[in-house]
Amino acid sequence: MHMLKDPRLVRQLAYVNGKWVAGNDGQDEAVIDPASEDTIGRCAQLDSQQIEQAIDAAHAAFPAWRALSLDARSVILNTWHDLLLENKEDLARLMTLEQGKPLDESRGEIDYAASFIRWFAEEARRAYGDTIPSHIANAQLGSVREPIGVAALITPWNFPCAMITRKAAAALAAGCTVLVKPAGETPFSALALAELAERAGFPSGVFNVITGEPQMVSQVLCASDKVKALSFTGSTRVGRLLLQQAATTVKKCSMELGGNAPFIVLPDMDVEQAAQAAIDAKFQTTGQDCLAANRIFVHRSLYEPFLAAFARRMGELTVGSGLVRGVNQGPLINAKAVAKAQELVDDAVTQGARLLVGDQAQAPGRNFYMPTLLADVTADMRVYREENFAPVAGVLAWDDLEQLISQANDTEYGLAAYVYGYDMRQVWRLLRGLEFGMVSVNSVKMTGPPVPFGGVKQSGLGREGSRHGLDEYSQIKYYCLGNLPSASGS
Ligand SMILES: NC(=O)c1ccc[n+]([C@@H]2O[C@H](COP(=O)([O-])OP(=O)(O)OC[C@H]3O[C@@H](n4cnc5c(N)ncnc54)[C@H](O)[C@@H]3O)[C@@H](O)[C@H]2O)c1
Ligand SMILES: N[C@@H](CC=O)C(=O)O
Repeated sequence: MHMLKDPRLVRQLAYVNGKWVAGNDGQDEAVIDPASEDTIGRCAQLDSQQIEQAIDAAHAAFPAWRALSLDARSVILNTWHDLLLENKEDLARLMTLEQGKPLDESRGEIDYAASFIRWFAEEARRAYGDTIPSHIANAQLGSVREPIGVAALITPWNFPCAMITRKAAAALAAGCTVLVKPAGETPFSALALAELAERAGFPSGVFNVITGEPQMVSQVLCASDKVKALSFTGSTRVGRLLLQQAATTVKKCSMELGGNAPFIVLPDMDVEQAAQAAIDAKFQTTGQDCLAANRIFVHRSLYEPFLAAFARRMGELTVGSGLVRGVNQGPLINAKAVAKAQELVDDAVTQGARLLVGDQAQAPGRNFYMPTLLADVTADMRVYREENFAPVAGVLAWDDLEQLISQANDTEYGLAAYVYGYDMRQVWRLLRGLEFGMVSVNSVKMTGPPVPFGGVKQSGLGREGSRHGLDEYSQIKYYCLGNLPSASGS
C-alpha cells in the first residue's frame, strides 16, 4: 500500500452517506494479497443495523438526485471518469495487490471501468420515452422513463472495478442512488472508487459502498422495500439464491452470472492464428473470467496441429506475482480455487484426457496454478461441464457441424461463445444456432460500453452496457391525457 502515490485512495472503512464508517464494535476482516499471502489491510464489516442505515441514506438521497438535471448528473459522472484515469496507476496497483492480476491487466481494467462511466453520462441524455398514436377519442398517449429508486449492486472479485462501474454508472445516470456491496476479497478497489466519487462531487448518500458478511448484507438488502433494484454479478449458484430472496419484495433483478464458453475452430481456419486466439481467450485474467474459453472445439482435420501450436504458445505464459514485469499469469484468488482446478484436472485425466502441458510442481506459491492443457476432453468430465475459472484449457475434436452445435449448447450456461473461421455459411449457422447471449467471430475482444453484455439460460437476466443498460435502472411510466379538445387523430 505504501507504494501508492496517493495514500488517501486506500480506505479501510465503508462509505455511507458521505462518511467513512467503521463496523460497530470495530468489526473488520483481513484483505489478503493472493500472490504473497500477506495481509495488505483490513476492511470494516458493517452489521445489519448499519446496512439498514445505509439503505435509509440512499433512500433519502434519491429525490434530490433524480431531480437534478441530466447535465448536472453528467458533469459529476464525467468528473468521476476523469479522476479514475488520473489515478490509474494507483488504482491498478491496488487492484493487483488485492486481486492478483498482472499490472497491465489491472491498468486495462481501469480504462475499461472508466469507459462505462463516460458512456452512461452521455447515454442518459438519450433515455427517450414514446408518443403513442391514440386509440382513445380526444386523448394523447405516451410514456416517460423514470429512475427506479435505490439500486443494490453486488459484485465479484475477478473484475473489482469494472463490474462496479458498469452497473453504478448506468444506475446513477438514470437517476438512481446506489449501494455497492463488493466481494470481500477485493473491497479496496471499490472503496477507492468511493473516494474518487466523493471528490467528483456526488452528494451524500448517492454512492455508498457497504462492506460486510455477504449473506447478511444480501438478506437485509433483499428484505428492504426501499431497495427497488438488485443487480448482481457473480456465480450462478449465488444468483439463484439472490433471485429467491429478491422475490419477497419483487425487485427488478439483473443477473450477470457464470459462463462455460465454447471456442469453435472451423476447418478453414489458420491453425497458428486459432491457437493464439484460443490462448488469449483462455488465459486472460489467469482463466478467472466469465468469458474464458472453457471448452475448445477444433475440427478434426486441424486437431493435432492445433494442440501442438497451442502447447508451444503456452511456453510464453509467465507465472508469478502480478507486480513483476513480464508476468502474464498471476495467482488464483485463493487456495480453494487452486484445489478446485486440481480436482478438475484429476477428474479429466482419470477419465482419459491427455495431460499435454501442466506441472504443478513449478507453481511459485500456494495460490498459483500452472497453465494446463488437456486434450480429448469429453462431455462427462467436470472440466467440460463446470466453469473452471482457472488456467486449464480443455480441447476436443469435432466432425459434424450440427452435432457440434448440440454439444456446445449442452450446458446450463449461455453467456459467450467464440467462432474462428471464414466459411460464411458455417459461421452464420453457428451464430444463429448457438444458445449464448454473445457470439464473437474471429475476435477475442468482444466487450465494451456500446455492447449489450449478458447471457441467456442460467448465465443471467438483463443486459449491461449499451443503450439497454439503462433499462435495468429505469421504469416506463405510461400516461393518458384524456378529454382533450380535438386531440383525436391529430
Ligand atoms: N456474467 C458476468 O458479467 C460476470 C462477470 C464477472 C464474473 N462473473 C461470474 O462470477 C463468478 C466469480 O465471482 P465470485 O466467485 O465472486 O462469485 P460469487 O457468486 O461467489 O460472489 C459474488 C458476490 O456475491 C457475494 N456472495 C457470495 N456468496 C453469497 C451468498 N451466499 N449470499 C449473498 N451474497 C453472496 C460475494 O461476496 C460477492 O460480492 C463466476 O461464476 C463468473 O463467471 C460473471
Ligand atoms: N470479462 C468480463 C467480465 C467477466 O468476468 C467483462 O468484460 O465484463
